[in-house]
Amino acid sequence: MHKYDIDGGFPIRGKIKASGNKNAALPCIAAVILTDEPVELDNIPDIEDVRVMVEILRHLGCSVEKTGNNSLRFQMNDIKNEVPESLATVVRASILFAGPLLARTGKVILPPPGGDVIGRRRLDTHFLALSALGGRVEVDGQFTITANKLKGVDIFLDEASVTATENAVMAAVLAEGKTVIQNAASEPHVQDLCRMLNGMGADITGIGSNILYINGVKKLGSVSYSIGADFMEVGSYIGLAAVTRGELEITHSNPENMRMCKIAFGKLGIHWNYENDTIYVPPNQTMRVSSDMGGMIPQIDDSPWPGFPPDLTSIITVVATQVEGTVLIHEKMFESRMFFVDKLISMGAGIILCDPHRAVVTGPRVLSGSDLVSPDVRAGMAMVIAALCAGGNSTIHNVYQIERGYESLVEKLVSLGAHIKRIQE
Ligand SMILES: CC(=O)N[C@H]1[C@@H](OP(=O)(O)OP(=O)(O)OC[C@H]2O[C@@H](n3ccc(=O)[nH]c3=O)[C@H](O)[C@@H]2O)O[C@H](CO)[C@@H](O)[C@@H]1O
Ligand SMILES: C=C(OP(=O)(O)O)C(=O)O
Repeated sequence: MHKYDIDGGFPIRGKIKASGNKNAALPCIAAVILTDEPVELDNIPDIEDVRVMVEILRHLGCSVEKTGNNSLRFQMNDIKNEVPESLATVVRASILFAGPLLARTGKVILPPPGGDVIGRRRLDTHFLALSALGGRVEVDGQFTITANKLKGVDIFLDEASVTATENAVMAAVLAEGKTVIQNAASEPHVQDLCRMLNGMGADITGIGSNILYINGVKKLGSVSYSIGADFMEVGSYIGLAAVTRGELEITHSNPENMRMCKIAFGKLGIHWNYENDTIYVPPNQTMRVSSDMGGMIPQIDDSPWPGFPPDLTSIITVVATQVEGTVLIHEKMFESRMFFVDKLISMGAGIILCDPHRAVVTGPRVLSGSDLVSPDVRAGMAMVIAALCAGGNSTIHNVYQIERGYESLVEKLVSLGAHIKRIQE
């Protein structure tokens, strides 16, 4: 176990490269199951969740070779269909082995997944989709899903679930006939998965929209695919630069995925420019809330893509504590993500948690260093941001629940002038 020791109050300055998107790497790793030919994935972040998913793949009969810092080469051999509980329960993404294993072997035995404890994390939509394609789901502490043959069908998801869409796509690409997935999620990571699968010979259209059309094929082949930037990481560093009054360049950042973030951060007076794949965050921004028409208090609320990403809600909440004015932060998608704000309040933040979903934030408030424990990936990163803009010293424990989702976090922060050390607990 490690902790961070942080001295706040220093502006971050410099240039970093955005890492590959955690939530694209995870489904793309699961998709390796769908072929017995070699697969190469590039721009894969070296984070704990990726390591766990690779370990599960190895248990399922895949040889995995590290061909570069962020490149992996996969070769499925004698496929197995039972996911080890010790690994499955560590990551949310273990659920993503359901679709591909069902498609390849007709059976999958899968313990319940882990992941951030930010709400119930329902799985009903996954089973709605896999049942529609011909799967039979038995739940007895673990999930046993079987199918004689998967057949294409018109599926209407009860919610635009990211991983349920990904499972449905991975099952449908080898199903017999045509599948239509309506009310599909369309996040950049869903798009990355679909493009990787098409590179393997799948036939998916409607990518980036909420209706996916899939013509099943008999077999998928090899592919070499590079995933996009992690827009959660990019948004986190933009927020950090703003609240420390620093300036930042982020290369390989896929700025086109930041359009709703630009609107949301813009409501707080935080702006950036970009040229090609590099984002430039200027220093000393006048961070002031832009009222809605008539001087009304604005809100920043998350929703399925292309809405504001829920994984940046914790980040923009801590950023709002440093902005002049009042804003409502509305976390519509998760039941218990927002409870971490009590830690920010203890540091001096001007926040009222109205209910589990809504926090009114007024600023700017000077934060004081504190002793903190990271409850989940994004709240943990929000605590890092709070500590780096606070006066004095802070300690953050349980940093595993940050490094799950942020590659080389301490190295990147130190390179930007942050005073942070990673210490054995
Ligand atoms: C490994 C991975 O990829 N994890 C991501 C994935 O989790 P995951 O796929 O588990 O999240 P889902 O998209 O299924 O749902 C997220 C939450 O939003 C709710 N919901 C979802 C869709 C909708 O139309 N209405 C609605 O209320 C769900 O009930 C749930 O509470 O997507 C989430 C939402 O982007 C992200 O926070 C997670 O980081
Ligand atoms: C919620 C997240 O991850 P997971 O779904 O893997 O728990 C996240 O990346 O913010």
